[in-house]
Parts: sequence; C-alpha cells; structure tokens
Amino acid sequence: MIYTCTLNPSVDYIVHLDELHVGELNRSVKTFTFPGGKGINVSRVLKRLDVDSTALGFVGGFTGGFIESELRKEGIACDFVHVPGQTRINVKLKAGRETEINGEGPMIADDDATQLIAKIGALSAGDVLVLAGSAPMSLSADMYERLAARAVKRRVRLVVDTSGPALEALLACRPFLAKPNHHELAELFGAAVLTKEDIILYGRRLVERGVEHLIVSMGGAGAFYFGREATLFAEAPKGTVKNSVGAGDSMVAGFLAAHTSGKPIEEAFAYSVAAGSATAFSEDLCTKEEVEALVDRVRVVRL
Ligand SMILES: Nc1ncnc2c1ncn2[C@@H]1O[C@H](COP(=O)(O)OP(=O)(O)OP(=O)(O)O)[C@@H](O)[C@H]1O
Ligand SMILES: O=P(O)(O)OC[C@@]1(O)O[C@H](CO)[C@@H](O)[C@@H]1O
Repeated sequence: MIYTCTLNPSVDYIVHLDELHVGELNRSVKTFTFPGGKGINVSRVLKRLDVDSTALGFVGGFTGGFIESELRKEGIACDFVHVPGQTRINVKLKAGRETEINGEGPMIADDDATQLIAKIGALSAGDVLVLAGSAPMSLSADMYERLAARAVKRRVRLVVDTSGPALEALLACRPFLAKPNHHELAELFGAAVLTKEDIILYGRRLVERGVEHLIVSMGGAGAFYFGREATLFAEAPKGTVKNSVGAGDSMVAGFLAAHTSGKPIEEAFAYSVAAGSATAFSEDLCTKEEVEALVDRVRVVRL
C-alpha cells in the first residue's frame, strides 16, 4: 500500500488575473479551489493513474474539512490527524508569471504529532511512504526524521520530496525515491546555481550515498534520473503552461505508478516527466489521458 504524508496540507486558491497591480484593487478573471499540499497532490494523481493510496497528515477547521471531503469524493482513503487550528490557504496568482503565497499552517500539539507517529508505526514491510512538503512552524524540526525512523524500522520504503535540512536528513535514510528540483539540489550542496555537469556529479553522489532512485526536476528544462544502473535525461515536452503547481508531485506519482506496474526504468522516468508536464499544461492536476497523450513525446537519453 502507498501512504502519502502531508504535514502541512493546503487549500490551493488559484487566482487568474490579466495583470497584477500591487497596492491596488485587482479583479480576478477566473479562480479555482483545489485540495493541496505535496503528499495530497501525489495521492490525487496516483488515483487518476489507477493507483490507490491513503492520505495521512494533519488537517483542521473548515479548510481541512474541504480537503477531506474532496479527497473522499475522488475515492482517496484519508487517515488524517484532526487538529484544533485551521489548515492553511495557499494563494497562487497567475498573472503571466506565477506568484505564490503559502500560509504557515496550524499549531500542532505534541499529542497530535504522537498520533501521526503512531500511524506510521503501524505500516507494514513493503509499504511505500511519501513524505512531501514543508512542515508547519510549530512542529519540532526533527519531525520528518522521527517519522522516517519509524518507517525504516518497519521496512517501509521512503519517498522524499521536501527541501532544506529535512531533505538532507531524509536522504540519509536511504530512500527508495527522492525528487528534489535543481534549486533544492543546489541548496543541499551549498551552491547558488548548478550547471548540468554539476547536477550529474551531485546526482550520482546521492545515489552513492544510498538513494535508490533520484529524479532532479528542472521545470520546463526537463529532468535527470539517477539510479545504480542508469543516468538518464529527458527534455520536457513543449506546451502552454496553465498551472504548474503540483508538477513535481505529479512526477513522483507518475514514477511510482509506472514503477509499481513493473515498467522498465526508462519508461517509468518518461511517464514521470509526462505526468509533470501534463499537470503544467492543465488547470488542475493531470489526468491519465493527458499523461498518456504526452508520454510518446518524451525522449529519454541514456548518459
Ligand atoms: N514549463 C513547463 N513546460 C513543460 N513541462 C514542465 C514545465 N514546468 C514543469 N514541467 C514538468 O514538470 C516537472 C516538474 O517541474 P518542476 O521542476 O517545476 O517541479 P517542482 O519544482 O517540484 O514543482 P512543484 O513544487 O510546483 O510541484 C518537470 O520536470 C517537467 O516535466
Ligand atoms: O509550503 P510547501 O509545503 O512547501 O508547499 C505547498 C504547495 O505549494 O506545494 C504544492 C505543490 O507542489 C501545492 O499544492 C501547495 O500549495
């Protein structure tokens, strides 16, 4: 079974504007409201790709209620810890360029954190646990490490999509899959920007350090895959970007779905890139039809 864990879910409020005038009244052209947060996005895309998962994490208030009811409507199992505060609303402004304002998230009490850790402690060997997104400020900095330690003890395979010190700590747990973007990889190695040669060097280094499958995404410039048997590169297909929120999460879901169904690594990687791009080219997250319409346009090169 696949479990996704979103410590800080969000209601994503997508606001399209012709132009953004800072300091003035702006009127939107169209708006969308989606359940969000990285792990939740992974669960939603997995479902669209016919793979079941259970969504874990913390939810609270009317926003948390919205997330749970939307997920259940989509047929996604939820096993959240309910907290007294309110799940955040993240505002994504689309006015030519994309501007994001992500909220800080509710207070998480120690008892609530303990409940989530207990849920991870009940997973079984062979399960997959996706740890994705930021943690609310109120959680202790080592929350991800504590969850990962529980999971590793149960021989659960870890999938990691976070950033900063949490990413660094989780990489040490020899994850099954990690998907930093190139900025997160640069931060990890204390660099400002990375050339493609740097990405290859650092990517291979992370595999040597025990990451089984590593995908480094680069937005519209495509992605690298690193594993023990192969280093691959794929350009992203060209298209009109409507909303790239969740593109990285869709890559994680695409790779997991293809890998779970036994596809060889090149195909799983191509499927992952197609899922990321299909999400970038649609208002909400990608559908299976959109991914499959794109996958033949993804050319994977072995390096
Ligand atoms: N402009 C684009 N054109 C085509 N494909 C795109 C574009 N932006 C993103 N993608 C696809 O999505 C994948 C992931 O994008 P990106 O590197 O932006 O992920 P991310 O930073 O983790 O995003 P997020 O945090 O919003 O989920 C890329 O590898 C690519 O396949
Ligand atoms: O604040 P975090 O947890 O880093 O990111 C949260 C978020 O921006 O990531 C998802 C896209 O990847 C969105 O659904 C959500 O709003």
